Parts: sequence; C-alpha cells; structure tokens
Amino acid sequence: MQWTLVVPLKPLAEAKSRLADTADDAVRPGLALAFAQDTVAAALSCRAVRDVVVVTGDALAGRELAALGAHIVSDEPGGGLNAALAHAAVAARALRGAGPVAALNADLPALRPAELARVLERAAVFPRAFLSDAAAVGTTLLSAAPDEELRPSFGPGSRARHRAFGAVELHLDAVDSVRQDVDTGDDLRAALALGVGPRTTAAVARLLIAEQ
Ligand SMILES: Nc1nc2c(ncn2[C@@H]2O[C@H](COP(=O)(O)OP(=O)(O)OP(=O)(O)O)[C@@H](O)[C@H]2O)c(=O)[nH]1
Ligand SMILES: C=C(OP(=O)(O)O)C(=O)O
Repeated sequence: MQWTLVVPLKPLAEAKSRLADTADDAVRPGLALAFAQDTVAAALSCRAVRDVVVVTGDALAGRELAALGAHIVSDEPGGGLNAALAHAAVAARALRGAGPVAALNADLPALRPAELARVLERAAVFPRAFLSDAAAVGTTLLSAAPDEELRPSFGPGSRARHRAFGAVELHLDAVDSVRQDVDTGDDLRAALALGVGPRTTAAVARLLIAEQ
C-alpha cells in the first residue's frame, strides 16, 4: 500500500518553544527547519510512501521542503494544528484519490525510512491507527485507511485521546526513530544517540559553535 503523509509545521519563529533553554531565539527556527527537512527527506525515501504533503504557513519552510520534493498546502489561518491536518488530509486525497493517509510530526530528525515502512505496513491493517511518542504520552503518527476520515486530535496527551476516539494503538519493536520526537533538550540528546539526519547534524554543530 502506498501512503500519502501529511506533515504539519507551524511558523518557524514560533516552533520548538520547549527547546528555549537548549537553543535561543536566534537558532531555534533553523533547528526546527532542520528537523522538518530530515523528517521529510526520510519520509520521501520510504518504500511505503508515495507523497509527502507539508501543511504550513511558513513561506521559507515551504520553499525548502518543496525543494526536497514535498507538496505544500497553506495553513488554515487561526485554525491550529488539528484543523491544519484535517484540511491537508482532504487536500492530499484531492491530489491522489481516496488512498491511505497518515499524519506524521515534523520533529523526527532521527527518522529511518525502513522503520517508517514497518509502521505503515502494520497501520494498513486497521481503519485508523496511531503510534505513541517516545514518552508514551503523545502521538507521532496517526493513520486513516482509504475512505476513513483522519480525525486528528493532536496536542498534549494525544495518545489517550486517539485511543479513546477509536484509533488502534500500534505496538511494534524497534521503531524508535518513528517515536523519537524532539520537544526538549533531553529529547534532542535521545535523537542524537539514535543518529539524526544531515541537516540536524549541521544545525546542532552550528549551535555548539555559537555557544563557544
Ligand atoms: N500547520 C500547522 N502545524 C502546526 C500548528 N501547530 C503545531 N504544528 C506542528 O505540529 C507539530 C506538533 O506541534 P507542537 O508540539 O504544538 O509545537 P512544536 O513547535 O513542535 O513545539 P512547542 O513550541 O515546544 O510546543 C509540530 O510539527 C508543529 O510544527 C499549526 O497551527 N499549523
Ligand atoms: C502534538 C503532539 O506532539 P508534541 O509532543 O510535539 O506536543 C502530540 O503528541 O500530539
């Protein structure tokens, strides 16, 4: 089964506020963009993925991610994350017909294409399914089979909500790279230990040089 992934990204100047004690205002937007670039590049290399649709109101991020091969959909002004995802899932199906769609967070800089493929192959068995984040509190991926609505309920504590709203939780070994989102300095260290993509490696190197 070939998936269309929907990746949400808020304006870079507002992104990754919980990383403020690790990366200051001058470097955080670049770090957020690097996470998104490594996430999208890995997703586009995944054998189970046909298209990546990024939903964002950020013009620079849109240009950079389009250059990698993503389709860009404009954010719904003022609607927030779940409205953006629902809108982009409809746009994704307009692009590709009523195929399977999955929302994937933009902050997975250690994402490995083979692990993502295993998650999507398992998700394909269910009408709606999700993968919890490394902290087992949030969600990194929510899927909907062809003809199913995505019904995203991302945000703090989303694991419990996605389960309560009828999505099946996926339990898979050795898919850490799909679960390791980066919200805090500890998350960034955990992602670096897994091995991040080249843009995040470069952005972290710039961060370390700036600190000297
Ligand atoms: N398009 C779009 N994406 C959003 C919006 N809000 C959040 N996102 C994205 O959704 C994912 C999870 O968002 P959050 O955890 O709220 O934000 P974050 O920038 O990752 O981190 P914090 O600022 O620390 O909360 C990230 O990929 C965000 O960029 C929105 O209103 N529109
Ligand atoms: C939006 C989510 O991610 P984060 O951990 O970045 O808040 C979520 O888990 O639903």
